[in-house]
Amino acid sequence: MPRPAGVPQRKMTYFMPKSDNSANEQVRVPNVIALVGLPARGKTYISHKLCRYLNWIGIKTRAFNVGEYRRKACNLGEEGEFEFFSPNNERGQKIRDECARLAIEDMGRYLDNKEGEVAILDATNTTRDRRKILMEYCRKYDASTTISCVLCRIGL
Ligand SMILES: Nc1ncnc2c1ncn2[C@@H]1O[C@H](COP(=O)(O)OP(=O)(O)O)[C@@H](O)[C@H]1O
Ligand SMILES: O=P(O)(O)OC[C@H]1O[C@@](CO)(OP(=O)(O)O)[C@@H](O)[C@@H]1O
Repeated sequence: MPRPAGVPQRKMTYFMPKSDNSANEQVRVPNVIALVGLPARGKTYISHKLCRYLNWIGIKTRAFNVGEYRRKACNLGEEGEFEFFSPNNERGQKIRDECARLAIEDMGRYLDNKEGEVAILDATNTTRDRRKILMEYCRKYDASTTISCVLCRIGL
């Protein structure tokens, strides 16, 4: 189907480690973009914008918001918002890690099944441990997966 005028063309290549024409590639797929930032810094806002833009130029993209998994798993009204997010709260930490694991696994399946080309992981991802787990998962899914971390601004 012809593209509407003004829609940028893209050249996309499934990443091959020995490829020597990578200079022409716009996007290497599968590709994971992990957002990093404290709550309310605009991660979800950026992930929606990015998702919409990438889909518009023809790159199948989906955002995976860990907060959505967390909202299904527990009620902050009952847990207590401050207490839940305290790094000293073992139960809260366990639920958050489990939600992140579920989101990362869904993301991996989405890329593995070639449902999409780019996945955006929208979570705080503020700890080194979390980012290490994410990197390990990405390597497991496909060694060519790349991670781009966006540091969100401290003040809006
Ligand atoms: N660039 C921006 N300009 C104006 N408002 C913004 C911008 N980025 C985020 N916001 C607003 O700030 C609030 C928090 O953003 P959100 O994306 O939900 O943060 P996070 O995902 O980091 O928790 C939302 O109400 C959102 O609409
Ligand atoms: O587990 P981490 O990485 O902290 O990220 C998930 C958390 O981020 C939050 C807050 O930023 O997501 P959301 O913005 O979608 O509400 C929490 O709701 C959610 O539990």
